[in-house]
Amino acid sequence: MGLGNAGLPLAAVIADHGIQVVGVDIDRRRCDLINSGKNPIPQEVGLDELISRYGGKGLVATTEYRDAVSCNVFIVIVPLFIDKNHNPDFRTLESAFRSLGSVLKRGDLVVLETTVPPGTTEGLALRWIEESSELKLGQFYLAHSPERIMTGCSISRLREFPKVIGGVDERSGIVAYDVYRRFIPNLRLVSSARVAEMIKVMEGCYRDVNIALANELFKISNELGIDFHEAREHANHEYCHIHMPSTGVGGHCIPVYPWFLINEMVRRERAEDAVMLRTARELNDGMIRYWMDRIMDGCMRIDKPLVDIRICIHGITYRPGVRELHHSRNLALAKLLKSRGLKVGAYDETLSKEEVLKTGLEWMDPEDADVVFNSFELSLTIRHPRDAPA
Ligand SMILES: NC(=O)c1ccc[n+]([C@@H]2O[C@H](COP(=O)([O-])OP(=O)(O)OC[C@H]3O[C@@H](n4cnc5c(N)ncnc54)[C@H](O)[C@@H]3O)[C@@H](O)[C@H]2O)c1
Ligand SMILES: CC(=O)N[C@@H]1[C@@H](OP(=O)(O)OP(=O)(O)OC[C@H]2O[C@@H](n3ccc(=O)[nH]c3=O)[C@H](O)[C@@H]2O)O[C@H](CO)[C@@H](O)[C@@H]1O
Repeated sequence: MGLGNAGLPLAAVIADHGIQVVGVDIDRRRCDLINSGKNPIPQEVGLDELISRYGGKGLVATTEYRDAVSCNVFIVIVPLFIDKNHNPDFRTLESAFRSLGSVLKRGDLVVLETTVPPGTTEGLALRWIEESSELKLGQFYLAHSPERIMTGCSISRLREFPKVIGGVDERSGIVAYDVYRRFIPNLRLVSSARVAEMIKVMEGCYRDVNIALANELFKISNELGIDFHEAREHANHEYCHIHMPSTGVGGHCIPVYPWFLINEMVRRERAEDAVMLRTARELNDGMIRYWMDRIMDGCMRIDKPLVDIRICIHGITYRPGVRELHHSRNLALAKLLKSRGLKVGAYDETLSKEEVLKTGLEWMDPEDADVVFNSFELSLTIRHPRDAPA
């Protein structure tokens, strides 16, 4: 259920293990493409080959849940959106679970792969299935196995990276483990669905907090006149891994997952027990103000009125090489500068001029700019500064 960036590679890998797959997705165009052997995610290495081999054959895509009625295993990987207060909007998940409940039979297994707040599978998912299927847990099995892919290398991740699975009860865990073992080579059974959910959320929190630490150490190093990268290189060893500084943390995943825990602790009136997670979130999101100040400092070195200086943000996707703008802090930085009345444009190797214009920013060739901020290298180029040596 869900043939998106995460669901389609998984479906293709399962088909590649000789298992017949029915993929349900509400997007008819996507289903048609897949059934004609065309890969809707060409940037996913190795997927072209699998879709051309199995699309419409070992992997049949459909918009109708009833076409999956003969299946015994149902894997749900539809998105979980977050509202402006960082609370999950469960409507898509609920709709998918209620639809699959209507085709579920005794003995079937359901596995949720979407990253969710710990407790969701045994709570909401179980309730939605029981209400829509009229079956009770025990007559079907339910587990959680978080998707741990990384856009661009999902196929190799599914084949190599450790994957975890946990049931809402012991039997569900064992049944799910036995099924997943057939197509996931590096699989570990954990004690519950709740633990499996926490593993994925924890991973996101770890990265967010560590990136915040790197960002803070970077700012302090700059203030002290120390080369951060040289210090980092020698600080890192088996027990120390300082991450890379940035304009902040973007994408669908890492900026979202800490909020699952922060908000839960607020609900429990224990906000003080999630203070590091909140600080990391705020620090990372606040990095665009730090970079705005650095860019403004650069502008001050040019002999032109501030409003006439052409500033180019080189790299606006959320991470290098990925054509995705979701929660991109690089894009947010460009928009922040623009909101201050500055002449800001953007350039990105992975985006066409039209795609840049769609973001609401001017397209600007870095060669035509007075100030270029490379947001992936964190380098600032100032053309013709007044303090340049003659
Ligand atoms: N993409 C990643 O890198 C990644 C990595 C790890 C985890 N995940 C998890 O996977 C989830 C899904 O992410 P994605 O990147 O695949 O999203 P996506 O937007 O690429 O794809 C979601 C798909 O679900 C379909 N869909 C929506 N509602 C549906 C319904 N009721 N029934 C059937 N299909 C439906 C959409 O049409 C779409 O094709 C995320 O919320 C996240 O928890 C994603
Ligand atoms: C490494 C990995 O397996 N990650 C995955 C991640 O994928 P992702 O696409 O979100 O990419 P990341 O590389 O994690 O980057 C996120 C943001 O952090 C910035 N960043 C990164 C490293 C650093 O040292 N300093 C930084 O500042 C970077 O620029 C970008 O904006 O989420 C998926 C969904 O859950 C997971 O499968 C999985 O954890």
